Amino acid sequence: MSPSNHDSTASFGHGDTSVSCLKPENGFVDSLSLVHSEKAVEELLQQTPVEGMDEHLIEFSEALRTVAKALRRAAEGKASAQAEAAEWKRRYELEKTRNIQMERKAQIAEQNGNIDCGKVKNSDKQLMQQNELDKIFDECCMKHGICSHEVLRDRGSDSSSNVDRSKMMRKASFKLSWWCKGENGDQHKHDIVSFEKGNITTAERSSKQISLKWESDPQTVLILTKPNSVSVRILCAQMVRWLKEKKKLNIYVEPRVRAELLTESSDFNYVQTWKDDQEILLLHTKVDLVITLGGDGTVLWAASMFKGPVPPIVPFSLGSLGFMTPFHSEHFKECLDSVLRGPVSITLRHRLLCRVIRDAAKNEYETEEPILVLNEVTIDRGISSYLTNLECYCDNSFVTCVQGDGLILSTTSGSTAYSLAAGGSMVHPQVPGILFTPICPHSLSFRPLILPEHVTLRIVVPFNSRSPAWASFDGKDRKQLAAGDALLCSMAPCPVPTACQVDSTSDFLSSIHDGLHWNLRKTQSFDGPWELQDMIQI
Ligand SMILES: NC(=O)c1ccc[n+]([C@@H]2O[C@H](COP(=O)([O-])OP(=O)(O)OC[C@H]3O[C@@H](n4cnc5c(N)ncnc54)[C@H](O)[C@@H]3O)[C@@H](O)[C@H]2O)c1
Ligand SMILES: Nc1ncnc2c1ncn2[C@@H]1O[C@H](COP(=O)(O)OP(=O)(O)OP(=O)(O)O)[C@@H](O)[C@H]1O
Repeated sequence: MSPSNHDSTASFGHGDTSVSCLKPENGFVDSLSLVHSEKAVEELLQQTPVEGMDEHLIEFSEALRTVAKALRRAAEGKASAQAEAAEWKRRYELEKTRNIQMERKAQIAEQNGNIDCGKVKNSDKQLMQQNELDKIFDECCMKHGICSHEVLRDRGSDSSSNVDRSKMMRKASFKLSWWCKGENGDQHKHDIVSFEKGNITTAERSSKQISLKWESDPQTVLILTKPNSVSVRILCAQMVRWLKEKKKLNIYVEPRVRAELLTESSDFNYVQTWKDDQEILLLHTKVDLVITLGGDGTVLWAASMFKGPVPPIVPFSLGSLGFMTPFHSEHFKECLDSVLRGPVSITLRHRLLCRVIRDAAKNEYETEEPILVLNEVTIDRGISSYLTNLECYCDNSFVTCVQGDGLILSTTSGSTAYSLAAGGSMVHPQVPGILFTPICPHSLSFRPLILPEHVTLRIVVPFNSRSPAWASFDGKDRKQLAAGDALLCSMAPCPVPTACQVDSTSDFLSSIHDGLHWNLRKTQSFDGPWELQDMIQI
């Protein structure tokens, strides 16, 4: 997204593009009643015999159509400007945080000289002032580029917990490094193209294997489990006991799971949980590692709990397919031992940020909460038997009009899910891109697309659509999209790090071989017909 692009679209935000300002008493109507009037006029036109048709009526109908088109363009412009504004706000916040960190770095250098991360480990943390610790960890982040440091006070108020409340809990820090063919790189290189002396060459491979190395020991794990499964329940109890007794970790589970564990034994009262959604929003600041026990759906569930940064997830397979669940539950102790020790290979799974923009919204503040998806957002015809009619734009360029059962906008992680069933390609999850896959298009030439990660897609239900469309997010939360409504979709800033059994590529290939039996065919036998020249050589 270039600044010039921003300038041009942001101007929509200053101009009053609101549909609702056009009042009926001023000779205008709002967009919805306008569509209705247009439909009414069309119906009237169809009912009226051609010879008796009033020319004024036709002119009036044409005028209405023109106004409807203009209104739609204005609504689309508004949606696009809102998306741009959100993106610039995000950048501004990032910049602000960076500046604050720089200031703190300067202050600490002045006050304490050069403090190293190692000193934090060895110092007496209880004596250290909290703000001083904050500064040191910020300093550490600045030094190492990509690492996760957060100093926490345990603000939990769960009276049933045995954890010493006065003890300060510190989120474990880790460092990510990129390596390719055994070669280690400390920083993620953003420049993938070099144009030295006028020659364009690829300087860095963009998709390298990512390795996570703990800089301090993980202290807190969150275990998320598939509901209503006896085997999952038994495994969860075993795992909780082992993590507490052998690894001395703090353990969080969902309220449902805590109740289940306590029914089994009151010994489990050290297990912590949360009371409301507000506490869920703070989980990422407390949890070092997330463990999922279930299938791919449980990984989707885990990702959906984190609206911002996501701690590394270790997914254990207790489902039927398991594309994103490479760890086997029988060996959970060895697996967790190795992950807690590190280093561990990571797949950074991209998510899509989806925003529904209602045509009926009276102003730009009236937007709905954005939704993050790890697999895909689907826009389909719901229970309607009519074709969906969806106008699709990519960064303001018209892409196409989907006429069929619907459209899937998928991440590369989701490429092996619904998108695959709709004819989309399978894509390595580390490839940054957005899959654009139609569902049962009523056109022979409509092939799926893969678009680059930096684009913003806008899917609009046009005013002439015969029925509303329905959006669903990772197969959940269905939302109706009425005529004039739009769905904006772009790559989200916070990816989902999942631990690998071997590495990103081996795990992906294993999952398509074992899960889908991809290209499984009996090998042709040696005996049988031969090419003539081969026969002569023999
Ligand atoms: N026709 C279809 O293939 C179809 C239809 C609806 C939903 N889905 C998928 O189901 C997902 C929701 O999963 P759920 O477990 O909550 O619902 P679910 O219980 O209905 O399971 C759907 C199936 O999709 C598999 N799956 C999920 N994510 C996957 C991925 N990234 N790669 C390969 N397979 C994957 C699951 O393992 C499961 O077998 C949606 O995001 C969508 O991708 C697929
Ligand atoms: N902790 C949870 N709380 C509520 N719902 C959950 C939770 N974990 C998983 N689910 C939901 O339960 C459903 C089934 O989960 P999951 O896909 O993990 O199991 P599965 O269907 O047995 O696995 P598979 O699809 O591989 O056969 C999914 O729709 C998922 O969203």
